[in-house]
Amino acid sequence: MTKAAVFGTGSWGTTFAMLLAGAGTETILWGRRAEVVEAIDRRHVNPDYLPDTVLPDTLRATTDPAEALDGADFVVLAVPSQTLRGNLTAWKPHLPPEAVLVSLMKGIELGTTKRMSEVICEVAEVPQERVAVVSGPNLVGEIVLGQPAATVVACPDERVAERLQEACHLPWFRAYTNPDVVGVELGGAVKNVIALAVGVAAGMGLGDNVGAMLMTRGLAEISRLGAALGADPHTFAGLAGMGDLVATCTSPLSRNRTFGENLGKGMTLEEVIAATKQTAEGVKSCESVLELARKHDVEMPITEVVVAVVHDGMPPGEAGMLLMSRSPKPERYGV
Ligand SMILES: NC(=O)C1=CN([C@@H]2O[C@H](COP(=O)(O)OP(=O)(O)OC[C@H]3O[C@@H](n4cnc5c(N)ncnc54)[C@H](O)[C@@H]3O)[C@@H](O)[C@H]2O)C=CC1
Ligand SMILES: O=C(CO)COP(=O)(O)O
Repeated sequence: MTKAAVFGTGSWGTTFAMLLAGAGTETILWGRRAEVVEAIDRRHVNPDYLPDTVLPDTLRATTDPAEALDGADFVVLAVPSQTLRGNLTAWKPHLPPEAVLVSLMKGIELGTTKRMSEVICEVAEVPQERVAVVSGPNLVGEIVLGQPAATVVACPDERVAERLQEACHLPWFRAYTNPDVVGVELGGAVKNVIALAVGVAAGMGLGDNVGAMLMTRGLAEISRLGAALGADPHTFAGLAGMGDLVATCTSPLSRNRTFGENLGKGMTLEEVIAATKQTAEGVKSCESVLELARKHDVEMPITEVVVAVVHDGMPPGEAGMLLMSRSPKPERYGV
């Protein structure tokens, strides 16, 4: 029987573990906090993140990384992106030599501008063929209700992608494979930044034309960065590109959109951070995405104003003026 160890008992780690267990994969969760782990293991509930969801009886949990990793075929990583390097360094001595490492994370590392799969390869010292990425329009609040959804499993080794696809595929959760890890990861990380922008606009009371403009021009930014980094342009028209962009930018369930909306309504950054209980990856990753874009000489004007609003205190109205007063261009400028 295929065995998976899922690291991170937050909303997506717990939900993806449920999907794996539901698909017949023997699954164990690792968490930091004993009380959460105990509640999952004994009472089949995650009181902090999914209090209304009954978890499968077969889903186990532990605080011991060695126990979680013992015999694991898949090691699924679902901690906040900026904590991955430190955590994985600690877990590395226990990693089974043949295990496939799977990233569920949608961020870019601050300081290094590395994608999560790059951090995994570097820290765990494994080749790209042993690292997979799962990304798509996968809002947890809908998946835990059993509503239909689809995702993308990306890995350069097609057989590894197919094994992981099989390990999480359910009648109501479709997993598609794609060899383009770069595109799938960029789609997931940058859509969070665009969702912050769409949220700010919504919070300011602006309408659907503005939302559509930001999403579409945001997709142009993602595609330009992807082209510079060697991604397959088709990926951005798929679930991990446009699909996740639309879901995150339009859903009230999105933490990134909600974060932006609160800023747009006039809350201070400190107030918004205090009101945000879960990980909104775009808040930190907007800076690393912008740095990555600058390294590759890619223009990302929406990302620039998101960084200015979220980190440098630029008023949202001024950010909007800056975007609207850019010089007129052909639509496919810079692509
Ligand atoms: N929630 C969602 O709808 C989806 C989330 N994702 C991505 O999955 C990743 C994880 O997000 P969520 O589970 O939603 O976040 P979350 O905020 O719900 O949970 C984060 C988990 O990480 C733990 N954690 C926090 N700091 C830590 C540290 N320093 N070391 C170890 N563990 C730590 C928390 O205790 C919690 O268990 C993110 O990159 C997110 O973008 C992807 C798809 C869907
Ligand atoms: O990635 C997600 C949906 O696919 C979740 O988005 P948020 O992190 O903004 O909630």
